[in-house]
Amino acid sequence: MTSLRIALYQPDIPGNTGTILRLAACLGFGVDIIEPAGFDISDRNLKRAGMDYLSAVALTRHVNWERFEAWRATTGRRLVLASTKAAERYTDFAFREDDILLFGRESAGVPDHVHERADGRVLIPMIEGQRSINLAMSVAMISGEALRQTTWS
Ligand SMILES: C[S@@+](CC[C@H](N)C(=O)[O-])C[C@H]1O[C@@H](n2cnc3c(N)ncnc32)[C@H](O)[C@@H]1O
Repeated sequence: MTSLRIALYQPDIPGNTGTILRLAACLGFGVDIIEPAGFDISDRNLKRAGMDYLSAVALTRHVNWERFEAWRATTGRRLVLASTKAAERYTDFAFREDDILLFGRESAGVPDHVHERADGRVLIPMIEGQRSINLAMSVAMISGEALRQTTWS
């Protein structure tokens, strides 16, 4: 079990969120969804991707960014943003067991004010000219590294 959490900023695509929730159920992450999302939590594509794993996820929905930040302040947890604009490779970053790993929306990432609030910003290096990695894939890569460093080591 881990205390790491995955936070999704206003996700757009229900199948991605369902896939991430299944990953969280299997690996033991708590999940924060920062709303508004581009779909309803009862969306059938989310359910198709998450299957019966959904009932096993410790999911917290926050009505907006401000409420998420107010909640986070009570926990003292760091926010680590995954971003194509970050400079530090995720494999070089020293994760902590209680970090919250934040991922941007599929269509637009996160706004500048959210980028600035992060305590750390990490990049999955890509081949020059490529734009971004699928949200669920980037969650798998970065959360896997954070687990390896903090929980599986
Ligand atoms: C499909 S991408 C968003 C693309 C968006 N147009 C942008 O420029 O941010 C969705 C999210 O996946 C994560 N992501 C995708 N590729 C990444 C990369 N190479 N490094 C770090 N995070 C990445 C980020 O959190 C991003 O906000």
